[in-house]
Amino acid sequence: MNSTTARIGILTISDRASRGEYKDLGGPAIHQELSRMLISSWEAVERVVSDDQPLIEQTLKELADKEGCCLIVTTGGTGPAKRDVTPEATEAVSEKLMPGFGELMRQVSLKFVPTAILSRQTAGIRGKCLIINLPGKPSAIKDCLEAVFPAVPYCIDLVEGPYLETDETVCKAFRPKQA
Ligand SMILES: Nc1ncnc2c1ncn2[C@@H]1O[C@H](COP(=O)(O)OP(=O)(O)OP(=O)(O)O)[C@@H](O)[C@H]1O
Ligand SMILES: Nc1nc2c(c(=O)[nH]1)N[C@H]1C(S)=C(S)[C@@H](COP(=O)(O)O)O[C@H]1N2
Repeated sequence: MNSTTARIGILTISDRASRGEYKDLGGPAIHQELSRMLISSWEAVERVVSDDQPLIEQTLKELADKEGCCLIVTTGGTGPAKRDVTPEATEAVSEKLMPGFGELMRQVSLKFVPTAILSRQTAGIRGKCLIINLPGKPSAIKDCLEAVFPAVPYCIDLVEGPYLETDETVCKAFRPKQA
């Protein structure tokens, strides 16, 4: 265990939010969920960008490599529309893909909306950073993060990131006994 303050990237990917046509509700919703779940020290590194693949890739690299984020949570751009390219950008910058995250989030989201299958959300590892995609609907953020977060601290341990601790009454992180 170490006492480093974990840096967590919160990346909103939305043409309209990035142009100021509507207020970004996704980034603040992710911030709120992480604040509810995490009790160890962390700070947010927040960005809002348009649905532009080179820009998304550049921002993911900057958050992981320069800002030293151990986790990046994105919202938006996971659907089938022409400009939805967040999964492609995530895959392009990741050294390993973590398809279980998307599978679980879609399964859980199906309890709320039949269109959950339209999200191609995925996850991947870049260096010591886990990248997780969430859909753009701000209401999807709690549903999806709550579902996968029990596995996030151990995943970050395995890639040699900081030791994240959760409030067990909100989210019980699972670490195998020998870990
Ligand atoms: N960051 C956000 N803040 C507030 N509402 C959002 C945000 N992102 C998406 N939404 C809402 O969820 C809906 C579906 O999100 P989606 O990512 O498909 O948007 P979109 O149609 O691709 O447009 P845009 O990229 O301009 O947000 C949007 O139409 C909007 O109402
Ligand atoms: N939990 C949850 N998942 C969801 C949704 C939602 O409202 N709640 N919306 C779906 C819809 S309508 C779409 S088109 C896809 C992709 O959304 P995105 O392009 O905004 O990422 O996410 C799906 N997953």
